[in-house]
Amino acid sequence: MTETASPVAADRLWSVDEHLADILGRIRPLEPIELQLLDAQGCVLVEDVTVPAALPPFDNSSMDGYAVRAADVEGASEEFPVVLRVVGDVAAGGGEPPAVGPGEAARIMTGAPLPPGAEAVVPVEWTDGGLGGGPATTMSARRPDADGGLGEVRVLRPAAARAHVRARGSDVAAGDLALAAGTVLGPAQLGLLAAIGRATVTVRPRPRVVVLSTGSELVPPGEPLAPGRIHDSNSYLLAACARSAGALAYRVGAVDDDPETLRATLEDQLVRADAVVTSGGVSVGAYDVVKAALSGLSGDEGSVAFRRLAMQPGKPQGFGRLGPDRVPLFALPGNPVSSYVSFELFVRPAVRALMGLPPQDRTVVRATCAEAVTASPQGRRQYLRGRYEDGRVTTVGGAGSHLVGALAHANALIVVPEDTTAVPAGADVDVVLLD
Ligand SMILES: Nc1nc2c(c(=O)[nH]1)N[C@H]1C(S)=C(S)[C@@H](COP(=O)(O)OP(=O)(O)OC[C@H]3O[C@@H](n4cnc5c(N)ncnc54)[C@H](O)[C@@H]3O)O[C@H]1N2
Ligand code: MOO
Repeated sequence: MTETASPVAADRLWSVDEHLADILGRIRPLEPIELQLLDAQGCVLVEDVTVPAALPPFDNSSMDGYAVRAADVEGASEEFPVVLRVVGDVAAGGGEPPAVGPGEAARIMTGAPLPPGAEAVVPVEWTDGGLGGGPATTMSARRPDADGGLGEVRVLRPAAARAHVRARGSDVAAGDLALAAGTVLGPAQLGLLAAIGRATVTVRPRPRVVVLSTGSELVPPGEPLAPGRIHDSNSYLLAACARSAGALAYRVGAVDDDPETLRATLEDQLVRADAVVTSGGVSVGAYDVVKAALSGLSGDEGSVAFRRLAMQPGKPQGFGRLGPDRVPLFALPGNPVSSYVSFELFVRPAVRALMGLPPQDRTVVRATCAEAVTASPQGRRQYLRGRYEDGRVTTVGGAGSHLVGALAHANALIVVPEDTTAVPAGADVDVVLLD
């Protein structure tokens, strides 16, 4: 399918769903790469990972206490404690553990291997801790007596064989499927990979998204405004959107309304981009720089289609692919709310598709609209900013696509369908829940 539509087709209104389908139809998931574990957080695993060796790798204690023979402590009670000779310490990660013979015990710490001869662990609280008094609360530091012995311990309760022992392989066994290809790697999955000894994994990476705003009126935040100038908010807004969608965002400062400068900037940026997002310059003004720079590309330059969508805000949009590698480019409208809503509807799903994730992740709920919505444009799907709580939604600010103040207080988008021009107070509406 060519992206250069016929004059008649180019002029028609595209529905939101058609535009999204066109985008997703041209997005291919990124090639998998091998990443260090923490760099793979949030990414989709592309390999089945099997367990190389059992976890735990050896029988070990689940308590700080004494490793004993079960028969020795069978009749132990506070009234009639069993006295055992302490033969040594077994610490997690320690060296050769002492063997435990009849009438003997070894002090053992949580996670330490069960020493030869021992069958169970008596928690320190079930003993006198070697101090000769009542039940101990902690393991005391090791104190050899005058002739170098480690003294005795009084056991106050019995422990059956295997009590407080975590068996080798009781977590995962060698050859088990640890994680299947397609798993999204969250903290618990990364923890498991580390536990089985994996330092790297093969995943689809986070896309690198270059965000670039256009407009000669734009001044970076932190700098004073001359007459007619405004601060560049979109590059921050969209870079933050890109991150929240899962991408690595590279924010490029605002580019002037000069097509040559924009083309040169894009060419420079393409080497580090898996996708490009621009804001502004896509409507019908005399200085609509993105349209001017990217309409009529050919061959290796790629191609970008500019179209009008049946939505509000976000009517003018461009989408295409740039350069020989066909890097997806989203040319979003410059009005801040328009660029935000456009990202949410079109770029967020595309970022997820690049990562190999299901494109849609937002929850859509039915909610009671607390007040009437009037004058929604006929034939255009309207996305009003709203505040959602407990099944009710109220509008925040009006429909104007310059209202960044209201946007910052919204947590939802209220969807007014194409054929609906008014919603009475108390009616149910679809609501897209945002971050
Ligand atoms: N005659 C017509 N005029 C307009 C139409 C139309 O159909 N016919 N469509 C309107 C709609 S809808 C939109 S949306 C905007 C889109 O315009 P552009 O994408 O060309 O955006 P700009 O003109 O560059 O800017 C629009 C507005 O947003 C401000 N802006 C732009 N970039 C930033 C930024 N990085 N940070 C903050 N604010 C930004 C800019 O100053 C303008 O106020 O066109 C309508 N016009
Ligand atoms: O469609 Mo524009 O994006 O309404 O302001």
